[in-house]
Amino acid sequence: MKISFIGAGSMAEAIIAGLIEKNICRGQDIFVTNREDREKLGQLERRYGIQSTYDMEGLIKNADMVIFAVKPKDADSALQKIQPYIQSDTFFISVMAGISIAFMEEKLKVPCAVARAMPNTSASVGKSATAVAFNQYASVNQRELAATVFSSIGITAVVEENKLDAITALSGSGPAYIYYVVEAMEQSAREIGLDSNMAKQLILQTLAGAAEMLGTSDCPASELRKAVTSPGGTTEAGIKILQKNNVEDAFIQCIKAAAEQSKRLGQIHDSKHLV
Ligand SMILES: NC(=O)C1=CN([C@@H]2O[C@H](COP(=O)(O)OP(=O)(O)OC[C@H]3O[C@@H](n4cnc5c(N)ncnc54)[C@H](O)[C@@H]3O)[C@@H](O)[C@H]2O)C=CC1
Ligand SMILES: O=C(O)[C@@H]1CCC=N1
Repeated sequence: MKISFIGAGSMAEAIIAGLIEKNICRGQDIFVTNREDREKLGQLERRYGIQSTYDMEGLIKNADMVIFAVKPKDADSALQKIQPYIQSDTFFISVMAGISIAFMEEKLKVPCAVARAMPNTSASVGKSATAVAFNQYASVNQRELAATVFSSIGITAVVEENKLDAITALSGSGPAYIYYVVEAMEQSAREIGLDSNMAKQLILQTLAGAAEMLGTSDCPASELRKAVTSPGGTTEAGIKILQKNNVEDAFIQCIKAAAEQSKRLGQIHDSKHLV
């Protein structure tokens, strides 16, 4: 299977790393391009044994799947650049936040299989949570190909496109929320006099253990939390501060704001293409 990446940033690299790690593709069958950063392409070639090129025609025409991973603001110009090489058998998968399948179909002009996917950067360690929606031209084989690729870098769900703004907010952006909590835990560890390296190990194991408990226990998160929280104990003292500071509400607002932003990114592009 040959896979081409348009865009060579954080998300493209995370998927490439996962594909190579899981032996889904040989390095020689992965092609990547970016706007103009040759040094970055050289780094990716050395790191993963993949190929880089600025030959858009070869990149599109020789690929079983084209993964489009540029920022939403660059969608228009990058789509224009590749449009002349799109054929009816092209399989185009966007990982862009917010940008609708209808917008991409309009810009690609040629009726072809289009998917809108939302992975996350944990793809680089085979732990992405990916959701994907397909247009009407995606064949059974192409759907299976996408499932193979995304399942190799984590778990995959096929969804209706109208769920993708919410999923982008929840699991696309999700790793950043967890890193934010870890940053706060690391800072507090320093302030209460713990060695940074040791604190990092303790935090990591605590996260991994809690994730495994959530995945294997029959109890909901609220029950698992209760089991940690002894009346009059340390956890209760800590959680009281989170409650006083409305942290739960802040997280809910955070995810709602991210979902709104995903919608907004789509609307900006949709309104441009209606003009
Ligand atoms: N970073 C993340 O955690 C996630 C990002 N995404 C989506 O992935 C996409 C890429 O995000 P990142 O990798 O974080 O961005 P990034 O800024 O790290 O990478 C963007 C890449 O696109 C390239 N590019 C821009 N214009 C181009 C053009 N005209 N032709 C060819 N290449 C062009 C840039 O050179 C760069 O290599 C975004 O649309 C984002 O919404 C989706 C899920 C998670
Ligand atoms: O922040 C963003 O817009 C992208 C989409 C999901 C994660 N990162």
